[in-house]
Amino acid sequence: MNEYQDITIGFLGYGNMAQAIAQGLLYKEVLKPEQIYACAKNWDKLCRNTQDQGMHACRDARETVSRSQIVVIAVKPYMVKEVMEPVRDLLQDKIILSVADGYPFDALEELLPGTHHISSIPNTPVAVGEGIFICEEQHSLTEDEFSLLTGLLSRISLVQVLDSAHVSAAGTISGCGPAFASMFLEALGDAGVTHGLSRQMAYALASQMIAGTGKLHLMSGKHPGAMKDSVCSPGGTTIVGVAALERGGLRAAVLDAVDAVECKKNKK
Ligand SMILES: NC(=O)C1=CN([C@@H]2O[C@H](COP(=O)(O)OP(=O)(O)OC[C@H]3O[C@@H](n4cnc5c(N)ncnc54)[C@H](O)[C@@H]3O)[C@@H](O)[C@H]2O)C=CC1
Ligand SMILES: O=C(O)[C@@H]1CCC=N1
Repeated sequence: MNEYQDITIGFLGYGNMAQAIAQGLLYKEVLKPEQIYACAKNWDKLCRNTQDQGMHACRDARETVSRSQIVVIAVKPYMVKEVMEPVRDLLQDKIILSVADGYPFDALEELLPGTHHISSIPNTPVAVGEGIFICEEQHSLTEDEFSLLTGLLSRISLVQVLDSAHVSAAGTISGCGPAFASMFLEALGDAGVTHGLSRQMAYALASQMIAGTGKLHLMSGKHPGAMKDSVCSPGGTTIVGVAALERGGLRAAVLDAVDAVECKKNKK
């Protein structure tokens, strides 16, 4: 028996992040399409993104909330207030999961006092069951609601519960990280093409390399520096590339990227 067979989940906003979560839940066979509801701004696009796969398109947020036990706030942060205020009276028995970056417990509590909510930052690899959900430790779910929700999310992601002070930085590394990693992937693709590989082949090799390197670290616990060293033979070829990346400022660029994101978040 599937422990989630009676659950319904509703997405308020059905863009990149909501679709990634829904895709992951379907791909991992955690939910069936008919357990998933969504609303969005563009009706035709919403229908294409939901109904073709058997999910339910809802006309508005009120319909979505009414039909769902778990309500996912998946609009842009500046839209959260506008979307949530009209459904406040429907939220009493719901499990509310916010994925809006920069909408921590305190902000949501002010907007939806007395409701059962938790703030999180997911990332797009949830679509293939390899994501991360950074969840804020401070929440207002009951113990049972928390364990139901985190159990569900853990089927498509690593669920990392963190104190409020560390959610932002963790969310930047895991939530923004796929954009940064994709740039590295794209650059390796360009490099492969420069040297005569087909783009498809270069991307396939680079992707598997990135996934495998991540897994190697996760499984061995080896220091990244030691992992790098184990590829660089003295007087060999890799070290020449490593030196070029150092001259190009790769590490400084990564540090600056995370600083830039955190700086922008703190200005809000
Ligand atoms: N894309 C990502 O990798 C991540 C996104 N997030 C968060 O997820 C949230 C959504 O981001 P994305 O999916 O990337 O944005 P998106 O722009 O792809 O999707 C936003 C969705 O909101 C809908 N929407 C706009 N106004 C609406 C309204 N009045 N009622 C109902 N739906 C409405 C749009 O139609 C669209 O489906 C944001 O708060 C973001 O901070 C968090 C972590 C990662
Ligand atoms: O760029 C954004 O606003 C969202 C938040 C985390 C990842 N993407």
